[in-house]
Amino acid sequence: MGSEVVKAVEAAEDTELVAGIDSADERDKVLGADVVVDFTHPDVVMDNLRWLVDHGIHAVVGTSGFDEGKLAEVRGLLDARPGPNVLIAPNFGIAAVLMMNFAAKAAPYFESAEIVELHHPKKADAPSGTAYRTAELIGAARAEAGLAPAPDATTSELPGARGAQVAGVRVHALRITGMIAHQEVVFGTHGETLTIRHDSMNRESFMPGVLLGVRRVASLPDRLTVGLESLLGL
Ligand SMILES: NC(=O)C1=CN([C@@H]2O[C@H](COP(=O)(O)OP(=O)(O)OC[C@H]3O[C@@H](n4cnc5c(N)ncnc54)[C@H](OP(=O)(O)O)[C@@H]3O)[C@@H](O)[C@H]2O)C=CC1
Ligand SMILES: O=C(O)C1=N[C@H](C(=O)O)C[C@H](O)C1
Repeated sequence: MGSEVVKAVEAAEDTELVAGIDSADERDKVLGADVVVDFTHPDVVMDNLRWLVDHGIHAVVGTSGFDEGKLAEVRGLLDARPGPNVLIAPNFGIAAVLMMNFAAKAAPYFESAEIVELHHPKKADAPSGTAYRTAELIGAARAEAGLAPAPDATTSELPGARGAQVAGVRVHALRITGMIAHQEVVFGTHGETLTIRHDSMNRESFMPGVLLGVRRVASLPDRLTVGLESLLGL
């Protein structure tokens, strides 16, 4: 993702690349940049963010693994240092953002909802940040609609067979050679099912969303913005 961002920033007419860095590089190389884009690893992203906020640099973050606990930590960092904004997007694909939005809209109408995410086998985290966020959105929509837990008669189960539970929604993670990033949200009610599927065919697909974030992060109304939805008017 880092290499794609470098290409996209260099190709765009209104952005200029200051530096692209890997784990072995000094962070000081990015000093002077207005915005830093972080696609690294869930284990190191908080440390990078702490450094960026301390140095007053706006951050656009694609790295996955942001649960409520980590987001609260980011809010704490921002409260302690006026100035920079942080945009964290579980998925920069515009179609992926729409898929999450459509899933949240559909959720109140279905008794059952489960998520299947499919990724390349080099992915470090499971479930994906996108699946996690989709489950949270569906869970919140179900709760607001007063839905009961989805029916499930399972009494005997190999651990993991029914996936992980996020906000009461089952999430199943597949790691398949040849795939990039894909997700199906499967809804069901009596006599009808609805499947919403999103596919990222390549890593370039995330770049329009990343550039949108880079252009807008400094002027966002909140210090911390989660998701691209508000930037897309959703
Ligand atoms: N939000 C979105 O739309 C998307 C999010 N992602 C997420 O982005 C993250 C990265 O994915 P991907 O690019 O595939 O992963 P890769 O493993 O291919 O790349 C990670 C990069 O981060 C670098 N890195 C690791 N630690 C640091 C550090 N402390 N400082 C600077 N650089 C560091 C690595 O450098 P080195 O090579 O030296 O180890 C490597 O270049 C994942 O969490 C993934 O889930 C991915 C795609 C889309
Ligand atoms: O690691 C990936 O590849 C991706 N990670 C993000 C996630 O965890 O949701 C976004 C996209 O699915 C690609």
